[in-house]
Amino acid sequence: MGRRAKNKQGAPPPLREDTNFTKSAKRKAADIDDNQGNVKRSPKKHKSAQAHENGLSNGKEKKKGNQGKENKKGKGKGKGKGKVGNPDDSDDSLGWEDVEDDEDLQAHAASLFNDPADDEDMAALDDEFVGLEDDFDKEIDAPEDSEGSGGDEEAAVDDSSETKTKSKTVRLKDGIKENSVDHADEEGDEDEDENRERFMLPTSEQKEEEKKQGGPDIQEVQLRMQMCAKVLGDFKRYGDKSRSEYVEQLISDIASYYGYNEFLAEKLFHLFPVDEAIEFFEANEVPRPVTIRTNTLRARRRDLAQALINRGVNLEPIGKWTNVGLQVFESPVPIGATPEYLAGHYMLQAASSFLPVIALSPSPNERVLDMASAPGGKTTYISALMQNTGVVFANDSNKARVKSLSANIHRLGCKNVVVCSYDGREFPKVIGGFDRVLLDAPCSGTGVISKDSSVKINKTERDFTLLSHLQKQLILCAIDSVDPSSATGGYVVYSTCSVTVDENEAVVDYALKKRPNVKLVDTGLEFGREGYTNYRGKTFNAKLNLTRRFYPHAHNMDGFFVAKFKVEKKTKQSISMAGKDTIVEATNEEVASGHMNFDSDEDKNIINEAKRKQLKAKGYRVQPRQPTAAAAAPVSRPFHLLQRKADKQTAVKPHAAQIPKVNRQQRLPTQAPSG
Ligand SMILES: C[S@@+](CC[C@H](N)C(=O)[O-])C[C@H]1O[C@@H](n2cnc3c(N)ncnc32)[C@H](O)[C@@H]1O
Repeated sequence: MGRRAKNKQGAPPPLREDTNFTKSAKRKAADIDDNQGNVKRSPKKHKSAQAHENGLSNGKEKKKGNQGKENKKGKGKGKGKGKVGNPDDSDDSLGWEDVEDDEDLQAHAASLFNDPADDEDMAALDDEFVGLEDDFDKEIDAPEDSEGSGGDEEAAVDDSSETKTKSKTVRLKDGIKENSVDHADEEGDEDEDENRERFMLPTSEQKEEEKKQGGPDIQEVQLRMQMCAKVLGDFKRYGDKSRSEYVEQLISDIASYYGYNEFLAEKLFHLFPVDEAIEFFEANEVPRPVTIRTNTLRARRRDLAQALINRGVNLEPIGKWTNVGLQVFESPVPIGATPEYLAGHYMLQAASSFLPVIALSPSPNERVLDMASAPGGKTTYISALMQNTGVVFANDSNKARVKSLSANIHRLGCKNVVVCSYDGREFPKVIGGFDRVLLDAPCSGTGVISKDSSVKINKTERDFTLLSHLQKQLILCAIDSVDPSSATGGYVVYSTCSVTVDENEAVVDYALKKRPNVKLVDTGLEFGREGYTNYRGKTFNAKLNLTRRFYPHAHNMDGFFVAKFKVEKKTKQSISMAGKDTIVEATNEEVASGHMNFDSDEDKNIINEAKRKQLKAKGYRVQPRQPTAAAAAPVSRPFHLLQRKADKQTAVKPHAAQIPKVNRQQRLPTQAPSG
């Protein structure tokens, strides 16, 4: 094997569209309470305890793959010690561990797929692979290895054996014949039919039994998932129960297999067609490529690449869509502590995190607001694109995170940045009139599960309600902070590292409704999928197709969403459609309880009220308020306050035609009658 290939870490798939992750036979376990009283399995425990339970050795577990077949051609990188740290971007830092030593790297490299360009090496690797495959077979019934389960190296080997896992046979239970799981498609229809005929959804008694035994057998679950997916893929032909029963079973199995709570598994499952959903869940088990962004304030990409190559770093440009990104395959030195890093020549930054800034496209000498900016991956990129001119207000409400933001700004030599720490909802009161605003909103992180797997079990429905509400408030403030008369800009970019519709399309759609003076424009991003215009019975603004979605399984980058708005001057029409004071602010109690209403009836009243106020302010005569259901409802307010409110409401410019004629005798006495 050539030296380069030997030292080269399994290259992650190139950052291009439509990278196919095929389903792998990965097993998960470890008991985790999913907050709903159910016990789920997580990958860690599975690798030790579950393997033991099933009489499988760690060796076998180690060799289980979790990436697509493509990885054999030099793709894929395990969560191994040969990973590079990301001290810059704590959001993006999880899973970016430092390379510890050469030995680890070599062990790691030996276990991974090597340079596809080198045929000789590939052939040698294939041989090695066959050997591993034999070992795998032997280890199936071997006793559990006492060490090393769940370690980083284990994960590294994980990836290397992907192709092997793909071709493994899985022993099906209860006398069903051995079936090559991943080659099922290649076998004749007859075989498939035979298996499908025998596939039965578990009865409720069987499910009860499974629960009693601490969850279903993992191979059973795996098989069931495949079968459910196939039945759902051609339901007319294979379905013999209702579609929803198969869907329900599949979601439940996905949740236990990949270690999600059922609520989140279902939420994510519905984003995709069945087969693709499984690819998505599978891709969340695989770390994304390690990428860095050249800080053009301090270095040129070519010089930086050369300097790092001289240190033994194996890297390549990410792709044509970025001229500052580099993908790091392997590094003998911690990539977060090289002299170049310390001198601010680059930022460790996930590729997806470049996208909102590319969409924002700031120009020199502009005024830009980065509303939720810590730890500064995007701020420092904005600053660099502005060539240290103009001004970037880098805001974040979290004071602790502002420290790392400041540190990054200093290290990268950004001199045009003002750091501040306000709740984003205080803008534009704090300061407004920006040429561009980036709102990289706080979100659930469902796009970065491969970095933070805690998301799998710690997100509940209430979290999504609260987040979506906060995002809606922030986006209106972001829009209102833009100067619509900006000569060079007038744009807002909204992004999240989440893939849920509540946090993306629903937020953008809300902003379009509330601010008729903004419209969606092309993000300028060369790839990514169109945002939803319809989703599960909800219809969004047709222009939502201009927004972009990015997925781990499709683009080999973190799940991300990007929308770009152009803010235009308010016209009379837009003012009358929605006044500035139509922001629906949740009370603290509402936020705390999670019961916030964004129902359109309520919004309609607020909009009507705003219209009235605006017309009145312009001296127009306005019709008296129509009593609404809300107004008619009893209010538990002290009488004197009600009185005052009523006074206020009727304190309009008197106009003869509006003042009802009141018979003096009908008026209540203001003083007790004397005598
Ligand atoms: C997705 S992270 C931002 C990452 C950052 N843009 C970057 O590229 O490094 C979201 C940030 O929003 C901040 N945040 C949460 N609520 C906020 C609020 N109400 N106002 C401003 N910032 C907020 C969090 O502290 C967090 O740093």
